[in-house]
Amino acid sequence: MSATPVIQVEHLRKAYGSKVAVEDVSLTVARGEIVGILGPNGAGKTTTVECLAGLRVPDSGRVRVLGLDPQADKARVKEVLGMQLQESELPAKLKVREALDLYASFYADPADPAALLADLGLTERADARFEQLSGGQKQRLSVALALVGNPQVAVLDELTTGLDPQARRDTWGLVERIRDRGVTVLLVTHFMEEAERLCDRVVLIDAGRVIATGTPAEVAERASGGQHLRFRASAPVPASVIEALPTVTSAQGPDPVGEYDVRGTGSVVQDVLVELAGRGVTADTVRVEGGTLDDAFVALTGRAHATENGAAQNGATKNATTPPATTPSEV
Ligand SMILES: Nc1ncnc2c1ncn2[C@@H]1O[C@H](COP(=O)(O)OP(=O)(O)OP(=O)(O)O)[C@@H](O)[C@H]1O
Repeated sequence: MSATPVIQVEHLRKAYGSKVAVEDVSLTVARGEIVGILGPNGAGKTTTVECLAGLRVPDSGRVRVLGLDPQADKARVKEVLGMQLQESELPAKLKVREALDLYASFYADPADPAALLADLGLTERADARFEQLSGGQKQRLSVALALVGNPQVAVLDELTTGLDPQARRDTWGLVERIRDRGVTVLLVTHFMEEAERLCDRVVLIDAGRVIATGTPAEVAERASGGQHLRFRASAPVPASVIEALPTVTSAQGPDPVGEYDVRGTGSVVQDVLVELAGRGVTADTVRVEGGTLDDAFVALTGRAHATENGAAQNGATKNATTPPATTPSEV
């Protein structure tokens, strides 16, 4: 990871009249990362990224993009930061190729529009007018326009809102390809699944404040109080032995069918299995459940979240836990 963050936000505050949109937001994004800003409607996500792009003037706090102040260095920030805005609309009759050529003309060293069209699967639609594009094609065009200046950092705001599940998955592949091109990505999203799938780290914002940061797995684990392990032991082991392990928070068992129920954090699964193995005991039918980012969102914000279909949902299904993340850097 590079020493100087690509994006730095320190104690950002921004109000619209008496409405405080961002109370106190701090975050960093390192080169090559995909970082997700998550939060309920009105949390202050868009305002935060608009301050980064120089579209809004912060009331207080410090915002830097590659060390540049978006207000003092507007032109240079425009060269290094590509912003895909929520619901970007273009003139209905403008053709895809014309839009890209127009945007390319704004930059000193633009990307090759034809290559970008090919990269985004839009070559066949190059002569289509904006009004003729599907929702997914419009989104891809908006991403192409954000990338045409060859930015070092791309800010993608609700990239997949309104897309059907297949188009959403296609778009995820696209975000990964953007990162593979060496572009650092800041992604604003409502979708937990999207963040879990794409983001190296997430920043959960609620009511203008950061309420949790970390890898998706870390945030999920912290909010849900850790992991839940169930197994049958090949021979009885006192629950107190398991409970004595530092990563175990509670252990119960064996029940009448020989099953144990253990809760813990971090490497709890491995620790329990190693302890059993050291006693010559095998754990059978091991099941591990971990909190998901969905759970974290509801637990931390007390609010429903958006599902893949765009509908609000209150409950949260426990899924099999993802492997521990390897980049536990904090913002
Ligand atoms: N131009 C504006 N004038 C007044 N209030 C605004 C303006 N823009 C945003 N707000 C308010 O500021 C708060 C934060 O808005 P913002 O768009 O930053 O949130 P968000 O997290 O991006 O929300 P969403 O997920 O709905 O896009 C909201 O209460 C919103 O109504």
